[in-house]
Amino acid sequence: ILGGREAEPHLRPYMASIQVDGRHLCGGFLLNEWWVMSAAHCVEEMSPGATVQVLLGAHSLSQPETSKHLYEVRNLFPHPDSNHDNIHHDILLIQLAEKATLSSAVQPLPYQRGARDIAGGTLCSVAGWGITSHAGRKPDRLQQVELPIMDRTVCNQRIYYDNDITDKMICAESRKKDACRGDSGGPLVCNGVAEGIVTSGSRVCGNWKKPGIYTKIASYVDWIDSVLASAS
Ligand SMILES: CC(C)CC(=O)Nc1cccc(-c2cccc(CN)c2)c1
Repeated sequence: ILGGREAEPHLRPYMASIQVDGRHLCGGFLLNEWWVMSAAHCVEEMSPGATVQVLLGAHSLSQPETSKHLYEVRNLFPHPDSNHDNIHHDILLIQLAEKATLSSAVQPLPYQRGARDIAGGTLCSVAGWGITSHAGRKPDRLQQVELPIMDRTVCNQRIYYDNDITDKMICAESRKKDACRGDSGGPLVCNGVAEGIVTSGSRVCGNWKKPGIYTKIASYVDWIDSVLASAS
């Protein structure tokens, strides 16, 4: 997170750290006791033998906290149309190997099911353990930042993304305040509801000419319901 600040500990009890071989790689968020949502790109680049785990209830990645619990993963469901070469359908469902124990520090976050676009200018927030400087400084404790939504028509202008933003994506302003490497997969939260998922998009951070791109969760409700219903 660039331009943000340390979050209030455990005030975002839905936040997950997606870890590969014991190292934070991406953000994510708890949907219910069995499922976590993140971005497909986060697990694409994984070597086959790598171990994916999900850390819940954390504020600090390194310090012991009674609320922290590292969960094994039963299965990964990247969207079937997601791929390494573009940011379309950048959504991932993670099935935990055991039921998450809920607490004041571990709680699910509702996600938007209605298709209507969120209004430009709406102030939303993003949190994560992604880098906090262009030098690549990695925070130990959860960071957060507030970002205004950018209307898709504006975001598709030539000076920004020149019609690359589909109706399955949401844009948010990125002037100084932005998500960055390691924040992918975290939720864009507006009025207490997850509207989007952080994608790496242009892989640029904090540049106003490259607004943040977020997967529009409401566009994938049917797929989400089918995966959650199908899996054991
Ligand atoms: C998908 C991961 C395994 C690799 C990765 O995340 N790379 C990477 C590199 C530079 C910027 C970003 C990035 C993330 C989130 C938002 C944005 C855009 N503000 C950029 C992301």
